[in-house]
Amino acid sequence: MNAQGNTEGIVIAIDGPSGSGKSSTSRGVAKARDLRYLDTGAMYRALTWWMLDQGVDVADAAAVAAVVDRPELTMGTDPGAPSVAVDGRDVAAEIRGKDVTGNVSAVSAVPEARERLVRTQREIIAAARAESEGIVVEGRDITTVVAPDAPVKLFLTASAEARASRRSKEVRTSDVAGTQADLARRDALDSSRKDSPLTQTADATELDTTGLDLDQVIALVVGLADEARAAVTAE
Ligand SMILES: Nc1ncnc2c1ncn2[C@@H]1O[C@H](COP(=O)(O)OP(=O)(O)O)[C@@H](O)[C@H]1O
Ligand SMILES: Nc1ccn([C@H]2C[C@H](O)[C@@H](COP(=O)(O)OP(=O)(O)O)O2)c(=O)n1
Repeated sequence: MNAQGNTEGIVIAIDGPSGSGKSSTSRGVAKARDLRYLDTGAMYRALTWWMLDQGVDVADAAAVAAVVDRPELTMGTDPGAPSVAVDGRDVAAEIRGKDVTGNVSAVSAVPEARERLVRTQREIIAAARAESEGIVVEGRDITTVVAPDAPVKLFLTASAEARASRRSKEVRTSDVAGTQADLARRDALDSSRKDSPLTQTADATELDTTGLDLDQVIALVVGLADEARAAVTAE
């Protein structure tokens, strides 16, 4: 039982394309409501980092599938200081590098890689629900595969221009057109893979963040979370 006396914490599931604001919104909501936070993209990135570090040919799906269970991933779910470690090594910086970003879509298209990570994600969610007020989970298949029964399901969007401009500021490049092309390439791969592609379903609330600043988006999602929690408590 958690501190509010609820037997299980809430799950807030957030999907959307690159740069739509999933990570920053999720962290802001989790901080505002004392929830845990899970960045599933960081898990696909960490697995990709390990494959590259081991010299696995990530273009060879069978080679990736054969070793998916080997690395141990440890995800820290504090929204103020999320962490990611592979076999005990902190890889938070390495997983944001160009090599990982360029290869993560290939690894995340391998069904065995997804099975392994979805299993780990569900374990983290179950532990968070048992021990805390709940968890905000973000990625590409959270509303559809990982936590389809979550009481709050959101699909974040923003125009391609807004997403490229935000990401360019984040990585401090003036090449907005190049960044937009990179995002478009990854979105196309993530949306077209056979297994669990990024999909917007009718039961997820779409939130277009193009004209909204981060605080406005966080406030909207906190409102939805509060409504859902009130409904759960009233049951
Ligand atoms: N509503 C918003 N308005 C302006 N900038 C935003 C907004 N949401 C996110 N950002 C910024 O855009 C960048 C990408 O956001 P991020 O949360 O990493 O997106 P995602 O996790 O979907 O890839 C970050 O620098 C973040 O601060
Ligand atoms: N649940 C998820 C989360 C991420 N992925 C894949 C698809 C993405 O291109 C990569 C990296 O995800 P991440 O959320 O870090 O991507 P961003 O660059 O922040 O948009 O992982 C996935 O297939 N399923």
